[in-house]
Amino acid sequence: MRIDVVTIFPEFFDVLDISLLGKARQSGLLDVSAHNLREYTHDRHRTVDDTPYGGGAGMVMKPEPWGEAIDELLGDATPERADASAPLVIFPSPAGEVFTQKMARELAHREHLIFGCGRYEGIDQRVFDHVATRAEVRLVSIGDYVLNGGEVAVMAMIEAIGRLIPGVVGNPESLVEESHEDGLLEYPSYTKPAEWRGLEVPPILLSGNHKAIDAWRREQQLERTRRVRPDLLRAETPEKAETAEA
Ligand SMILES: Nc1cc(-c2ccc3ccn(Cc4ccc(CN5CCCC5)cc4)c3c2)n[nH]1
Repeated sequence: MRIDVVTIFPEFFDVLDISLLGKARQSGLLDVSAHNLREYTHDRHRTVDDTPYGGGAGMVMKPEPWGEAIDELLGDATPERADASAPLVIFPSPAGEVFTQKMARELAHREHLIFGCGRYEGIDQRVFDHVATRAEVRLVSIGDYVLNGGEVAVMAMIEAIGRLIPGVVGNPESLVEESHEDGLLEYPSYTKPAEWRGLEVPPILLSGNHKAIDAWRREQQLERTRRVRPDLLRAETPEKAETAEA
């Protein structure tokens, strides 16, 4: 998968050279490049923002630099050739659809993602409207709180998507049994020692009875999800809610 990120803080993404994603990049599974939006300005001050039409606090990002940056990254992509290799352009936004594990799984199959990191009070709307005539565009929120820009959101999405790409995470098994993979929260985990500061590991986990252990873990997931995230049980698959009520 190729990932391009447009930002006024390209050095922000240097951290991707370390950790899990660092290895994936070396192995060629994941190719992440950060591009400085200011490289697409032509004035002496490399201006990327200006005051908002209609007034209001703060500054808005100018459309021209964004247009040139995304033109370069889209190359000759056109909607007519929309297939798995077609680039998807994602702009983090507080007004976007919420990023979920389901979306991460879907995006892990795409061949080319382009992320546009806004700053200030956001990007001129015409950028989204124009790019949408050339490629699929999505505004995506990582949660109901306001960040100072898109970079942290893009970092979170790259990690959530990147770890789902086959070969990136050492033990693919670990991707199946994690929170939100089955729409429920994860069960509690334990490791040695069997007793720590007077706290014991649930005996079932030491029993070796894997059928009983799986049942116990499923019940723990349902109980934790009912308690912490009842909204997940009202989600799309009725059978989940059914087992939750059982
Ligand atoms: N999940 C999530 C994503 C983000 C996010 C993503 C991109 C940008 C780019 C700039 N900002 C800061 C920022 C500050 C103020 C407003 C609200 N203003 C009110 C009137 C016009 C706008 C919006 C945006 C971002 C924030 N935050 N949270």
